Amino acid sequence: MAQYTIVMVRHGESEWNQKNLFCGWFDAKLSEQGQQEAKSAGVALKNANIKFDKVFTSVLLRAQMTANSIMTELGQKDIPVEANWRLNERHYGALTGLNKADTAAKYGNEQVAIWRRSFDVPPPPMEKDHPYYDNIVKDERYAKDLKEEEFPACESLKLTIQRTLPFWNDTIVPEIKKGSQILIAAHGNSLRGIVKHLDKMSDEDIMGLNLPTGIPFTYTLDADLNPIPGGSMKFLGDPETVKKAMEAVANQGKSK
Ligand SMILES: O=C(O)[C@H](O)COP(=O)(O)O
Repeated sequence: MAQYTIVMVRHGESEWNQKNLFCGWFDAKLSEQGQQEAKSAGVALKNANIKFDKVFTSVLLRAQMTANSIMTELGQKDIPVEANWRLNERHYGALTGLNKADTAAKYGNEQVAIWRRSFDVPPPPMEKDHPYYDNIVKDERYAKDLKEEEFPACESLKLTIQRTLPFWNDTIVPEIKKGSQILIAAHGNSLRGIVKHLDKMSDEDIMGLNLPTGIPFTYTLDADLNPIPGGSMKFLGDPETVKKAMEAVANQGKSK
């Protein structure tokens, strides 16, 4: 019975995570701490004797820098890396660039929790006059894949899953079934979408999942790519550290 173990990791802390700003498709770099987290992720994977045949990541620097740092630590800088917008963070629309705690103070913790973690309620859309509209839509890296009118203006998790899953099914799954050991270095919400799919989580249950930055986790899947018993979301990190990091992510969206 074929079994596949895949590794996923949310990028290390970004400069906008550090400032507690809604980031989405804005291309924030890793903070100093995020670079350290990415290096530590590589060390954890090396200590677990895990090597990769292929890396999948997003268009965004924070994910690519994380993948690069991990592969450097593993001495695997030369393996193929495939970057695709379908693994990007969810698009945070008009919230992009706003401070999460200030937004909660203005609209309430509950409203921000709905915008951040609900399944099918998107944030308000990013209009053409938004300070970051041109920065995102005119980014040459999307030119071959997205026309201006095809860019999301905002994304719920449901909308994020709708554009991530085709990439998972059409590109990542065949690689897994070939027997390739793969790493997916992506984002809190694109990974929540893949996790929801793999674990067949309910729309309610996924609300409670917050992924920490920079701590890899594994899924061990059967021949049908269903998690084997006990094979879901096993972090390569101290359980207490992981728990605290998840709580910290949840609390980013609360007013001070
Ligand atoms: O895009 C962002 O703001 C973060 O990377 C993810 O944000 P969230 O944890 O608020 O969804």
